Amino acid sequence: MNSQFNAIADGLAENGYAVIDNFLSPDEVTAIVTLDAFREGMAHFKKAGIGKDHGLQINEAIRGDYIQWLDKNTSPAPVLAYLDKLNQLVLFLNQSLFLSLKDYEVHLTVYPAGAYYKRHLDQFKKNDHRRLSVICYLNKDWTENEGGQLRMHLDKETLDTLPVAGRLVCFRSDQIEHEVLPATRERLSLTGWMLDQLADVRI
Ligand SMILES: O=C(O)CCC(=O)C(=O)O
Ligand SMILES: [Fe+2]
Repeated sequence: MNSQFNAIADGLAENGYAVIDNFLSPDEVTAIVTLDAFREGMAHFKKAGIGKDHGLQINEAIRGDYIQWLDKNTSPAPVLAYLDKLNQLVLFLNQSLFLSLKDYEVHLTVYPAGAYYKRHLDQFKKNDHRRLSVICYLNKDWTENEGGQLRMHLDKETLDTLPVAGRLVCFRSDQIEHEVLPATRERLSLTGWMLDQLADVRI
């Protein structure tokens, strides 16, 4: 694990982003995607439609994903294991890159087939405390012709990354514009941010 953390720190320092495979093992991914809470939650999101009360935010013109914020106290064990790993990564990055990250926040994300998220920067407001974006994908047997790439717009090129199970992408929220291309199948992920202040309480 330490070599993965090192690779993330190196990538962030040198390029502003890092892509790491097997951040979660196949078993860890299976444990998360087969959780009742996850499967039921997804059905619930779709039925509930737009509504803040259910932790769901949709703006179809820009993004077509469905989200559920994760609670660090009450999430099921496989999710807590992932959150704990992120917490360790926060501590590691603070030490190795001299950052002062204070907290992190994560939501489960579902992009139904055909959904996308147009080009954007995650830190778009002045008072935004998102410093690093960190996304882990949960899609087994994903192939290139299924689409769903994360497209990062770098200085001189664009970089497409497939959302394959266990892969982690981490990048500077204030610097790297990115978008999610539409896919031909449902696309699952854990989307999070490392913050320079404590996270709001979200339901
Ligand atoms: O799922 C991804 O690859 C990126 C998601 C994203 O850009 C976001 O939620 O801000
Ligand atoms: Fe984003």
